[in-house]
Amino acid sequence: LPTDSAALKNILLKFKSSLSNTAALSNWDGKSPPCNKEEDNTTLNWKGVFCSNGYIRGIQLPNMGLKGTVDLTLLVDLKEDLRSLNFADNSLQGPLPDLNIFGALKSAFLSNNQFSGNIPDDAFKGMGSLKKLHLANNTFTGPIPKSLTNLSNLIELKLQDNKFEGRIPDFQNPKLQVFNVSNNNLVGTIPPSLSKMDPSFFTGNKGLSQSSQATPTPTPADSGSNTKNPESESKGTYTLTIVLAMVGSLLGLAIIVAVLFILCRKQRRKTTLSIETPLPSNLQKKTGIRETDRPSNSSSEGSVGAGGSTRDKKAAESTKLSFVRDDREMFDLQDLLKASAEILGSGCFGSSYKAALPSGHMMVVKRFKQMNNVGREEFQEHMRRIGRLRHPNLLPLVSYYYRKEEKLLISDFVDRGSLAVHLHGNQALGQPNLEWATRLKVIKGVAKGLGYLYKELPSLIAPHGHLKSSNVLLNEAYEPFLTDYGLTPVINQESSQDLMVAYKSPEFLQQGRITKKTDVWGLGILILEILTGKFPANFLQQGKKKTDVDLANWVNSVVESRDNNISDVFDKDMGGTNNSQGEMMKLLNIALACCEAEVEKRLDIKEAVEKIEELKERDGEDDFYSSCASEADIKSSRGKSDDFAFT
Ligand SMILES: Nc1ncnc2c1ncn2[C@@H]1O[C@H](COP(=O)(O)OP(=O)(O)OP(=O)(O)O)[C@@H](O)[C@H]1O
Repeated sequence: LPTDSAALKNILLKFKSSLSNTAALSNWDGKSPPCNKEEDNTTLNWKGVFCSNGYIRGIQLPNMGLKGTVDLTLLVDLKEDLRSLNFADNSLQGPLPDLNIFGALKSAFLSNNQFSGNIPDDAFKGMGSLKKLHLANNTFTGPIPKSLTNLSNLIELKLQDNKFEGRIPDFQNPKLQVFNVSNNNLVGTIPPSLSKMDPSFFTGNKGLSQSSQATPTPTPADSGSNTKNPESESKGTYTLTIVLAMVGSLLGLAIIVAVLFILCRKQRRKTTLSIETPLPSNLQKKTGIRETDRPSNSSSEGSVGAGGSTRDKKAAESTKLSFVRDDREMFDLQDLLKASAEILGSGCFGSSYKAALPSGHMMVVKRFKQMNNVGREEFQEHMRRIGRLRHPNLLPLVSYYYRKEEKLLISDFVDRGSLAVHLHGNQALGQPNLEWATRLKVIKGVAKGLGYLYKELPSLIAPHGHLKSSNVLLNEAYEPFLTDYGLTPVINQESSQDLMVAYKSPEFLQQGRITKKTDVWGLGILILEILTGKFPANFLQQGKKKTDVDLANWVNSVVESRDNNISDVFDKDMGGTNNSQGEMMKLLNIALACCEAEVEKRLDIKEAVEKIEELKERDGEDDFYSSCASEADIKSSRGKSDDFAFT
């Protein structure tokens, strides 16, 4: 039980060196102690290492690009201390690490990696404290280990998107609420003990069928018909008396239960009404979204494994939200529909609503109208892919709702709303304008988020596809979050060409092409919008109409004209000192290089991001005219993406 910081350091450094691609753990360098000794509060000296009172309680390394195998035996000395392990969203390989070394572990998150192989039946033996186990989206094979079935504290078990085979063992865990084994190779029937689980937890297992009903309790009528054997007949009168007595008691009990049930429902309706009355505008009323199709409507889709008639099952499934993240508060569609809601705005694809969950957390529900480009399976797969993305400048997708005729994407509400409102609406509202430093911070965040999308979604030609100022949201600290990204594969083709920003790029308008540099063009336009404070008018136009009043054209015309002063293009409201004007000019130059109409001459994403990252956030000592280019420089450098006047 090492509270000695030298020992802790050694343990962690050994563990780090057993992994590969550990750039994210650069502050695990042994310079500072991993835990502050005898500190009351949780400390986080080393990235992802959570300490309490000098003991390591959690190692949480999600989405850190880690590779290699995980040798938990190197952490054996922490076996009594560790309460949580999180290695989710990395590229870790090999068999399931030896989790059962840590008897006091409460949560283990290993989803979204490349762990593989069979898991021994006793892999979770002795882990009575375990509450949450997430192994989703790996390539585990073989049977579901039996040692999971008697973990009395287990609440969440996520094994979906693996290759588990065989039958589902009988889970008797009293606290189990989430048991997701969808998309595996399981066979047989769903054990009765799990038949109350959300049916979507079992989908995608070809050989799995609905729960075999528990052996039905014999009814009095059954008992009567069974009394045909001679032995029973001899006891006939006695049995009949007992049966009648039982029927009597059961009837009595049933009447009491029915009365209680009716009373309870009345009470609940009263409470619900009294809560809802002051909030007449709930999401359902605002949108008319229905929880499910009525049985007469046969258009709900999909099949599920458990309980009830096929129609019931389909209806049940169509009321479910699908969560793409493990780390979020779960809620139902019903919670959202009942929530008081306000419309945030309507865009090309539908409207967005802000809705308050019962917990008070604000969510945004975006209702998409043109999202039928792919079928259910492909849609779900794509949403899962988007759900795996993790970046400080991406607004995470939390969950989605899929029905053939209704698609909702649900994410967090971001406090300060969209960049578009701050650039174009604040003046009208009498609010202060965004100053230069904030604008630069926003651009840097957007560029980083976009760079990440290119890395993580290489199969998409336009990984964002809809980059514009209303799809950049700002939090309290004006940190930007990209939203509506990665949707090109699921948006109907005709609509995307009409409505999405990517399809308004010069290469699409002129040659009907989308290229890997299309999002770069979107970034360039966004930067010009931020620098000039002018709205790019062509986004509003539908279809392939070519417009000359394009923002890039206007900036170009100012830059190229001898009669104009370049500084006229900048939004006067963003302020900034002479020193910052140097960075503004550099940024203008970068934006114009991103807006090259000729794709070949345009910057690629890597170059664009690198150049943006080099910009100085604080005013340096540089003087605008001494260290930065003159207007003549910027004019002469136009069109040469690799020739930067200021870099
Ligand atoms: N999560 C969110 N938090 C805060 N505001 C949001 C959120 N999502 C969207 N908004 C804002 O709600 C408004 C409507 O957004 P919506 O996405 O429906 O349309 P849009 O972005 O204007 O157009 P499009 O449909 O083409 O994306 C916009 O001002 C948008 O910035």
